[in-house]
Amino acid sequence: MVMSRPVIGITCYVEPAKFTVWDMTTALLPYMYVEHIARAGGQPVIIPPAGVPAELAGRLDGLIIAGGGDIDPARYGSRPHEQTGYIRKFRDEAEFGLMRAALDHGLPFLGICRGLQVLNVELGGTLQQHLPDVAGHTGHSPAPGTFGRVPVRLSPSLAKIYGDDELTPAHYHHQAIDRLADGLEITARSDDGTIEAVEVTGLPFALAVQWHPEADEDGPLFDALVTAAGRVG
Ligand SMILES: NCCCC(=O)O
Repeated sequence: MVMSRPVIGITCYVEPAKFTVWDMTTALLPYMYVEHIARAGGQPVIIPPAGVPAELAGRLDGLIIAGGGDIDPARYGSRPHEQTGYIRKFRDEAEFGLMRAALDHGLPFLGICRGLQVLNVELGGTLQQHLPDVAGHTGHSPAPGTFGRVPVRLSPSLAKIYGDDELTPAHYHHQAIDRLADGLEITARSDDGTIEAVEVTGLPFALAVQWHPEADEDGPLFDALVTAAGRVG
C-alpha cells in the first residue's frame, strides 16, 4: 500500500501507568500529539525507545521528539542538580540516536520541550538544570500537572508559521538552554531571556520549541511539519 499521508514518527514516554484493569510500565504519549498530526494530514506513528529507533530515520517522512523527563546531565558534562528528575537513560539513548540520524538524513523535525533540549545537547550545547534558580518561579514551571502561559517573541521565520510575532503558548519546563550549540539559531525568547525556540541553520525544516504546542487547539507548527514532510516524502 502506498502511503499518501506523510508518516510522522513521534517519540514517547515509558512510565508506570494505570489504565483499564492494568497497572504496569507503559509506552505513553499525550493523545494531543497524534490528533494534531492526523488533523494536519499526516500519519502519526508512535516510536518507543526500544530496539534502535535511529534505523527508522530513513523510513519516516518527519519526526517529533516529544516532551518528557530530564536528560542525564552527564551528556553535557554536568552533575545532576537536586531538582533534576525523571531521568530515563534508555530513552536518552534512543532519542539521541534518532536525533543524530534525523539530522544526518535532513528529516523534517520538530522538537517539543525535552525535544528542544535533546537537539541542543546533541549538537554540543548545555542546559540550565533548574530554571527557577535563574528566572524565578514563573509560568515556565507551574504546579505539576498544569500548563503555565508565558509570552514569547518570535523571529520572522517562526512568525511566518504563526502569522504573528508574539504568542502566549503553554509551558511546562524547569530546564532550558544554557549554552547554545553551534549550528542553532534562536527563533524565540521570553521576556526573561529564556531561549524558547531554535532552528538548525542550513536544513529545510529542523526546529524546536521549549513550549507545548500540542496543548493548543490551533497547531501551525504541526501543519508546517506535515507540509515539509510531504515535500520530502
Ligand atoms: N528537561 C526535560 C524537559 C522538561 C523540563 O525542562 O522540565
